[in-house]
Amino acid sequence: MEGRAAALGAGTVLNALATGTGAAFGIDVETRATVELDPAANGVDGEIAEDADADTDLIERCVALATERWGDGEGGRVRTDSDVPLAAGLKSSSAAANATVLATCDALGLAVGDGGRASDDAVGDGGRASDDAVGDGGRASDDAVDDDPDDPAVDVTRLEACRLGVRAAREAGVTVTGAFDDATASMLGGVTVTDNDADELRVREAVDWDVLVWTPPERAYSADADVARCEAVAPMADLVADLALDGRYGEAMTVNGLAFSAALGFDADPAVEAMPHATAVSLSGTGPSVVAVADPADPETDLDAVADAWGDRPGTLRRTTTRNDGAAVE
Ligand SMILES: Nc1ncnc2c1ncn2[C@@H]1O[C@H](COP(=O)(O)OP(=O)(O)OP(=O)(O)O)[C@@H](O)[C@H]1O
Ligand SMILES: O=C(O)C1=C[C@@H](O)[C@@H](O)[C@H](O)C1
Repeated sequence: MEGRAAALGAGTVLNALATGTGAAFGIDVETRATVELDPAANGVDGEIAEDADADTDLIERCVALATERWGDGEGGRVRTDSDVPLAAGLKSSSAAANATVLATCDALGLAVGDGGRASDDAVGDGGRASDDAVGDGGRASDDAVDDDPDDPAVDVTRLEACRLGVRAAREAGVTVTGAFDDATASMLGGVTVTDNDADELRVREAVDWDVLVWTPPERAYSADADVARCEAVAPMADLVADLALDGRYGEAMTVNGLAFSAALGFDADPAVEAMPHATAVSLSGTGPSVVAVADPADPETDLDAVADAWGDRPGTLRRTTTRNDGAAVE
């Protein structure tokens, strides 16, 4: 009983630590999980390929919760290998949890979602699931954006799998709000806007951007973030949420970056340097990575110029793109 899956890293549009409302977008950086289930095993053993000393509690809980929910409580082994740097603001925990839950479903022989990756058509009304599209008093329902839960060929929808990973993240103590924003961006791709207090998806929309990521050498664990300082910028977070719910993701992201860099004590210089050349730029998650994006249709944008401006800083620069297909069984 072996299963494999991959899930996306993501960048931030709105950090949810101030108000519980968050927004993120999937990028083309993956975490892969391999799960071997053994009905005779006592518990789950986890391994993280890049870091033998990293905490494996999250992925072990993901397997245990998934077999409890959809299997017979099997134990076994889980191994992740990842292009998403751990605790760098690029949603490594969400990617690891999503990949592990899907790999466990695969090992159990369950059909996930639409048999793999949803196309834009499968996730709503031509890309943007708006409140109006479902008319339920202000929230896009899961049905409007998820794989069809009534499809007899689907055993587990990706949103169900995503919510289980968020539960594991809360139990493992690696998140402040549950990070349903990051988890949905990693699982569904595109940009998502969520209510993390209720684990509700408000908007999901495809987005096509070129992406430049600067990751400094230091690490910042979300669980250690100064939540009171984030709550102090709540009025700015409300403004960012309004922009994001209006589909003005770029402006939302840049305002978010300035507010949360200040709240969390990160230098805003990289953002200021990028602004003349980028559609948007922000501190991602609880840092330390900074993500700049460029709309390829906008001739004013130039991520090479941003890379030049950031080039002398310590750490790594990565060029990538947004992804709209999300996580999948492999
Ligand atoms: N590849 C991985 N395999 C297994 N567990 C992982 C992996 N990457 C991250 N984790 C788990 O997630 C924890 C880090 O979570 P944290 O939220 O601090 O980082 P992040 O998700 O990258 O940050 P942010 O939310 O700011 O983007 C690690 O301590 C580990 O338990
Ligand atoms: O741990 C959390 O709850 C979060 C961490 C960061 O990634 C934030 O960007 C996210 O909105 C919420």
